[in-house]
Amino acid sequence: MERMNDNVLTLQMLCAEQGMEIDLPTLQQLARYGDCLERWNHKINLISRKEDAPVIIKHIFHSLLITLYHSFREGEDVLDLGTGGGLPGIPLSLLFPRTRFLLVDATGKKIAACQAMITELGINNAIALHTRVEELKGVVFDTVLSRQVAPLDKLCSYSAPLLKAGGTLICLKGGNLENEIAAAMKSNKGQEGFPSKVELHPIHGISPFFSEKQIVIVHGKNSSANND
Ligand SMILES: C[S@@+](CC[C@H](N)C(=O)[O-])C[C@H]1O[C@@H](n2cnc3c(N)ncnc32)[C@H](O)[C@@H]1O
Repeated sequence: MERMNDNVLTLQMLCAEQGMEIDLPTLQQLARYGDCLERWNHKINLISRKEDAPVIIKHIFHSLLITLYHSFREGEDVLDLGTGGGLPGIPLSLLFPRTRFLLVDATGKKIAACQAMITELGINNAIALHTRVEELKGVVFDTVLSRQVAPLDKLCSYSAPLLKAGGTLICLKGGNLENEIAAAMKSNKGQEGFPSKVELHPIHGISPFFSEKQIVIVHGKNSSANND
């Protein structure tokens, strides 16, 4: 219980520093998710087992940073591609209960754990589905999210047919992305102009645990971002 309260306070402080005001029940739910994730991680490999940083910061606060660059609307359809144990989809679904989240992963046991956590936390705006993203058909999304899944050119080719006109792909990535961005721009030229613009937002100044981490926002040719 004490650790849970510490996690709530840590998250509240870090979020407030970024101008993110989150109410207490939501902070408590986010901390509960952190507990679930650690519990499941003893059974199956969902997140790194290196104890180099608290889960509440390294995984949950990290996921929430997407909200600095994208506000999730009521009724928006969001795909979390390669969600693993629910990152970034579960933290964001807790913050935006009126946005719909589909969380997919190719690994059956991970997605089973993810759905078990969604059920345990009583989340009713997120569903976990066992599938490879390439096999998703007949659905489109306003936004595709991805954290630590694949090189950018792959993520762009997976997302292009799944995004509505004007939709965006938002990735949490690490390392030097120059070559990945060049490859994505080159290899996806034929795919109806996706990507046509890539924005990079470094987040290393926010926490020492995020060195080399960036938020990458990929727009297609119909995006309003192209009018800047
Ligand atoms: C390194 S894990 C990251 C999981 C999670 N996003 C996170 O941040 O903890 C990458 C995940 O992507 C999934 N994945 C990779 N390629 C995929 C694909 N084509 N379709 C669905 N899931 C995929 C893998 O099964 C794996 O669970």
